[in-house]
Amino acid sequence: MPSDARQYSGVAERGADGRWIVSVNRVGEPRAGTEERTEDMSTTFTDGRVHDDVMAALGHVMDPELGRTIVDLGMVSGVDVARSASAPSDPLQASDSAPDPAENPAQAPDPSAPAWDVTVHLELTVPGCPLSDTIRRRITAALAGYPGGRLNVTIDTSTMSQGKLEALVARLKAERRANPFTRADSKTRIFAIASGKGGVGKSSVTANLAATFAAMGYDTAAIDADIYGFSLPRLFGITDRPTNLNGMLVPPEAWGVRLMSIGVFAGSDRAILWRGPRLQRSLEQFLTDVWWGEPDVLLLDLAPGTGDMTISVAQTLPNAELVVVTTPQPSASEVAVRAGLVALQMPLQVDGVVENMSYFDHKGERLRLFGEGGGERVARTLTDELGYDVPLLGQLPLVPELRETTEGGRPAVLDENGALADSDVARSFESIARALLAHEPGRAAA
Ligand SMILES: Nc1ncnc2c1ncn2[C@@H]1O[C@H](COP(=O)(O)OP(=O)(O)OP(=O)(O)O)[C@@H](O)[C@H]1O
Repeated sequence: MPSDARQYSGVAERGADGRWIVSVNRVGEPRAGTEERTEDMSTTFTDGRVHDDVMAALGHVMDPELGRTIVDLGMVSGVDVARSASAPSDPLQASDSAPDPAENPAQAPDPSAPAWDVTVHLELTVPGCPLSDTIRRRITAALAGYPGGRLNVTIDTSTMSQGKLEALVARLKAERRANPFTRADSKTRIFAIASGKGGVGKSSVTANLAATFAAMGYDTAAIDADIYGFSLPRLFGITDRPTNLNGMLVPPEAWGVRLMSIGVFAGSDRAILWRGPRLQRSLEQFLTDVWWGEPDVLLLDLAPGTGDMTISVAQTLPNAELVVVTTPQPSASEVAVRAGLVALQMPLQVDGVVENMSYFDHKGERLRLFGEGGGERVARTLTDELGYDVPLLGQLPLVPELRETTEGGRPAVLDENGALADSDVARSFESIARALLAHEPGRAAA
């Protein structure tokens, strides 16, 4: 191996997304447009600098439940850094089969680079936190590829003291104020999924649409506002209860969607006979007693019809946008129009109509088992009555897999890895999701 093969100079900076940006030049062969630096990295990276770099990297590690960084939440109580006694500084350890650093500088093992023993003192908010493995993995990933040398990372895990936890929850509650979604600066798009009657697939559409947004990379939350006929926990395969952080509930998450439903509480199988103010209070509690962070998208699965819950939503979340689900036959589309017309009395905008079970694909032939035209009819009537364009956003096929997979705890639009499946139904949902995001909110009020 040529003796100069591993003489590189480098500049390492933390990018805005938390990843390392490393510019490396081979000494004596500067590339056009890059500055040649010959400093010895082992002296540039001191204990203090490594400590600061590690803290900066941890400042990008998100707590999976609270959606804040672990540094911001006070979960990193300290970082110890020391030169490792076992630093592999012998260049002879390098072999010819080692990757060429010039080809991939960020992953280049530099045998002359020092190693550092780094201990991250991590304090979990609750003992035995089920997500501690995820946090540990995120920490390890954030510290991988450090340009100043090899980091031997140990994560020392303990639980936050009661006093510190109380102070944290008090801080989060104060920040969250009453209803985080009505703040003028809220970036969350709220889509309330409505239908005129039961059984048209409103909950299936909500679950699959939420999973689609999450798979597209949007921070997604969902509320089962169908208090009497909740079904989202089953459709997401959620059996976990919310985490109770000193009276603040952290919703369980599945398939990238944070979900709140009466169904995630014990004793939820008992009949609920709430009406009026009590019902509205339940929605308010879902919004104010739950830590949602700041999702990009919040979906609400409304009860069928034009009942109390729709009124509650309109009062509690005046910036919600309505999506009406119908099937093609007149018996469904007529009542679906009524569900959309609540927007005449409430400050709700109707974004569009989704027609479900539109056709069954039989060997390439589209069989219209439930007739046709329902979605178009609802969209046209709502456009006429509301005085603004209410488009037909999509027509979804009748697919047995949608029932089987979704009822089995995985939204049918996802493959086993949680990515969008390569299927017509997934593509239809993606197109509906894109159309909703492209739709400008606030038009109804104009
Ligand atoms: N496109 C579809 N293809 C096949 N099955 C579907 C489709 N959409 C919904 N289903 C099935 O139809 C049934 C009713 O769907 P879902 O529960 O989503 O309707 P809903 O309108 O929310 O009803 P409710 O308000 O009464 O809960 C479920 O078994 C569901 O799996």
